[in-house]
Amino acid sequence: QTNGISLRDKMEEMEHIWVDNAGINSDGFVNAVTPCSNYVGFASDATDRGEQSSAQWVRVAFHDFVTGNLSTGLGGLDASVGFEVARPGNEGLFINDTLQFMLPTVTAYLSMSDNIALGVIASVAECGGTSTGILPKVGRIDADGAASGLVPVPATSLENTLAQFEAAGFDQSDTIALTACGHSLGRVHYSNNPTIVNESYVTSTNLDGGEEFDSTPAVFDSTVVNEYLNGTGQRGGPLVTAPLVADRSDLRLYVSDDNATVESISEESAFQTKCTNLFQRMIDTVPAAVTLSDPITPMTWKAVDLMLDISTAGVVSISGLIRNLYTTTAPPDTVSYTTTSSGTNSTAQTSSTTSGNGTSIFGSTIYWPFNNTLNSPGTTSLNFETITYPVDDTLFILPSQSTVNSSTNEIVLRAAALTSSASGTTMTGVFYVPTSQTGTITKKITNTTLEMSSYGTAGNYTLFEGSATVSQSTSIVAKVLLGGVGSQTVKTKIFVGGV
Ligand code: HEM
Repeated sequence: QTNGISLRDKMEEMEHIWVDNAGINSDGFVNAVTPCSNYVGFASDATDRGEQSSAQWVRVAFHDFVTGNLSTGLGGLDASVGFEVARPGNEGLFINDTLQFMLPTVTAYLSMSDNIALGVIASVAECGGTSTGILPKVGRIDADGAASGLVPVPATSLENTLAQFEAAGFDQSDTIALTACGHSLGRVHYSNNPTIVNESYVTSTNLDGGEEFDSTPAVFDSTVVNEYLNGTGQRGGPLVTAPLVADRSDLRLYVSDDNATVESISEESAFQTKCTNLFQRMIDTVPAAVTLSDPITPMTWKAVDLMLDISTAGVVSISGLIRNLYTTTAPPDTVSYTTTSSGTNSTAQTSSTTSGNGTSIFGSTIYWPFNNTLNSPGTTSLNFETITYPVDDTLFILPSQSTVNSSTNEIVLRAAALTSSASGTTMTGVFYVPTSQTGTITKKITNTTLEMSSYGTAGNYTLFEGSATVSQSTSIVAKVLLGGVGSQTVKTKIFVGGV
């Protein structure tokens, strides 16, 4: 953990955004690029612009990553691209469309740069490429400002282009292949590159005048390479065929090793293997200070929205939802679970019947609510199927007694702590709030701390309350600290009135 949030919580959040594609408990992230030709941008006349979110997302990741410098350890995938919108090469809608769409999923758990990385993975999966070959990881840290490196533009010389990629860790052959992989999707737009694309591409349903790189701009495949090698279809696209020789950057790259690299990826499976590998490397190129998590894979069983509560008599209970991700095996009507207290498992408890379903690239999801009292203090885990979650019943937030006022943005936070550890210490609440910053659409997570004061007792516990007005009421994570020791974190979305 680098920001007081557990690594497991971050990884499970990434898993959730990646796996819960539609239906209950979905943030709709992956659906934005479903189908691959979809556009979720914010420009007026959006559907007629000739834009494609999947292509934008892949290009944003590239422009973010390529300013990285391995020798200084700075840059790479760090969302610095948000500060670089006005630079040559960054014309058009793609950066701000992408960052704006991803803002709701930027939290203390998941940085904008983690979102950008997932955007590449989701795009490839929805555009017909691998859904299991490029693995999500978390832990990227967003930059505070623009990077010093440059983005190659069509007029950049071959030498300078190769030097820029080299600084980011990609050699000549990697550079050629990565560019062909990227240019399998999307278009060059007249609005951004009027010397490259003919104005005749601008029509009422293609307002930005997009000319595709290949005949299948919404399929991630080797068509771009084959049309280039065979002189068919789009013949490699506008950066091969541009009227001005200086604008033919893809052609210069492809011939720089006598087409050896493009020929090596002309066969579809070779293209997919190579691009999968290079995209993984691209999104995992991060500042030296960042440690990425292990790869995240879809979880068959998990719990979400876990929360503890306490009655006036001091009885502690645990509730939440259990999720099963399944393909063919029909899920059971209920799920049984236990809690562990002082090393001993409780008798098996039974969840309620299912409360909802969802769909996923990886199958179907189904959720069961559960709610039961705990042996407390002393309960240390929740267990079901093959999975265990840590439980801390000595210090915990009370989401069902905490409130969010989404019109005033005031959040009232209530928490409980064992009286034996609470006396003589102070409790502090922390809200991790996405906050606007100058120079980029990306929000920065800032901590609002609040003093908590005790307002009563319940059994073995002392109850605390505090409140703060924050700059927005969504995408907030909360925790409490008692004498320097932190509670488990929760999303304020599960508070009363939370959104
Ligand atoms: C020498 C290197 C490169 C140059 C000079 C270059 C240049 C360009 C240009 C001029 C466009 C058209 C933008 C517009 O008019 O909207 C474009 C589009 C695109 N590029 Fe590149 N590119 C390079 C490498 C890459 C790489 C390595 C990737 C990804 C790994 C990539 C991904 C894309 C994508 C997906 C689009 C389509 C965007 C859309 O449809 O909105 N490019 N590129």
